Amino acid sequence: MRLLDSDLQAIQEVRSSLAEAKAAQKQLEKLTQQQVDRIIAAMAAAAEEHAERLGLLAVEETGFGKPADKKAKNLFVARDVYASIKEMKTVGIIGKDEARQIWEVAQPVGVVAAIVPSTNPTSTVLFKCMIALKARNAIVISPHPSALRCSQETAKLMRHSAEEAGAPPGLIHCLSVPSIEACGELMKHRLTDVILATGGAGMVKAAYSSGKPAYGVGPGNVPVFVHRSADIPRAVSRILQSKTFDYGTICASEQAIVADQPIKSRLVEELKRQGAYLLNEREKRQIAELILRGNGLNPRIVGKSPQAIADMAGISVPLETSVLVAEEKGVGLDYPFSVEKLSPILALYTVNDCLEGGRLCTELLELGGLGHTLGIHCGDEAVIEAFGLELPASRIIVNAGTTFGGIGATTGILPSMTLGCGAYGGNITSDNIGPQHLMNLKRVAFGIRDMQVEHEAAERLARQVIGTRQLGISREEVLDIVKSVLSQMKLG
Ligand SMILES: CC(=O)SCCNC(=O)CCNC(=O)[C@H](O)C(C)(C)COP(=O)(O)OP(=O)(O)OC[C@H]1O[C@@H](n2cnc3c(N)ncnc32)[C@H](O)[C@@H]1OP(=O)(O)O
Ligand SMILES: NC(=O)C1=CN([C@@H]2O[C@H](COP(=O)(O)OP(=O)(O)OC[C@H]3O[C@@H](n4cnc5c(N)ncnc54)[C@H](O)[C@@H]3O)[C@@H](O)[C@H]2O)C=CC1
Repeated sequence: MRLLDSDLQAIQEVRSSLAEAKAAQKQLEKLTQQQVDRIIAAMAAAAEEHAERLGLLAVEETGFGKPADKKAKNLFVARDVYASIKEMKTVGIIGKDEARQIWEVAQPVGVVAAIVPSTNPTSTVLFKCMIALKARNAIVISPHPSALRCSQETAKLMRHSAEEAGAPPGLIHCLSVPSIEACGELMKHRLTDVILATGGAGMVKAAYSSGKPAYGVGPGNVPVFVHRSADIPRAVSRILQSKTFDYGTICASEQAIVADQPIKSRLVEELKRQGAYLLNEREKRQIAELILRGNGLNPRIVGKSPQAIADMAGISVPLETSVLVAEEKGVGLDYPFSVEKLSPILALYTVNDCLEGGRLCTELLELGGLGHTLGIHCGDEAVIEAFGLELPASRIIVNAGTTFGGIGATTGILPSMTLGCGAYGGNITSDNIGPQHLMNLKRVAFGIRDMQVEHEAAERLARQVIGTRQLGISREEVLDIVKSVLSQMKLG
């Protein structure tokens, strides 16, 4: 394979960024907790101040989503993520377990290689910079080519605010020439210590194949089961609010409603009443043709309004339409509504009971979101428990929108823009990622008990007894007697 000049230039940039980042990280490592916390506070404040501007840039450049919601995602990082990591100890001895006599010492991993999705190109950069530096790491970001400028601008803001607050220069880099080769070089280079990769399945595979420790977190295809015991108006309002947020670009947003038969017609009425548009068979076919491009998702519909998508398909929908809904029966690439759509389009399935519901949700997760997120609207705790125990999702969000629930904005889950899919999804963790994943814990462990070497002690005693030659019994019998005496002494 021959590389173009621009590729060589990109690879050179990766190497120089990593070298600078490595040197700066060595300096950062020497700062106190107070100094690190001051830097993170400054980064959060800058993120808050520029949330709107960066959100707008992201929409202008990628054409995905809504400015107000991109701003909200940036604010979520600046406020919620910041609040959750603010008090976290990440320097020196961060815990002393008196009972077990263990001290835990925080050790940064070094340089983080961060891969960022095109769907959250500013919020994920803010997020990864903050959690990397909080754990005293440097970071080199590989942006998506369609979000190059806004990701770069965000990284620049993070770098300036960190440096102004006392961070060593050169801790944060964002590549200016995105190329698959450069991204590969970044992931494999000896100066990279850990990969933090957020995106689709292909990229996650590339991250895990690099030979470096990697947190690769993959795509979602979130089903939401609405049980007969659910509060229907409330469930519908939560689902629609969640699904319309940023025109459906969050990986945890609902992709399919799985309705329990007895409440199906009430659910449909409520969906219509609250602004969803139910596609007829002809309209459904027209939209279906738009969803896939080859075997992948068509970027033209990603993060677009329902009206724009309807326009593309040559149909017209009311101005107030918030989501396009199509009744679907099958699951797989032959049924385009069943895939992750990253847009305000929902599939609607009907099942006879929760057993069938659980099976269908599993099929949908298996199609493209294994281990990611599942929603359930239900008033029956036994059903919730069964879904929690049996379904292959790392986050089971109950009576809340999955977009906000999954990222930890409306649930008690750790606020994060990077959601692990566990072994189900081929990921190393099912956690929401935070600074704790970007540091190693060293353990200083004191001796607290003597090793019991009963067998050896018994052998020794038995040998002594046999040595006196005054007993008419075998060596084995003597050994048993000694062992039993020793164990009784221990019990006493
Ligand atoms: C079938 C299903 O289940 S689909 C549901 C699962 N969902 C997914 O997997 C979503 C994954 N992501 C995507 O499909 C897409 O990124 C979308 C639809 C969100 C956006 O699509 P696009 O804007 O066209 O971006 P995409 O990532 O496909 O890349 C566009 C081009 O940039 C290239 N590119 C991607 N990353 C880089 C990079 N770091 N450096 C250089 N080039 C890159 C791609 O190779 C592609 O080139 P090509 O057009 O020559 O093939
Ligand atoms: N689990 C999670 O926390 C999240 C998952 N996602 C998922 O991400 C997807 C949307 O994001 P996209 O930008 O479309 O994903 P994508 O996988 O196309 O791109 C993600 C990043 O990887 C890079 N990349 C792509 N292919 C690569 C390869 N072969 N080698 C090296 N780098 C490569 C891209 O340039 C980009 O920076 C959705 O499927 C969504 O569910 C998005 C956000 C959060």
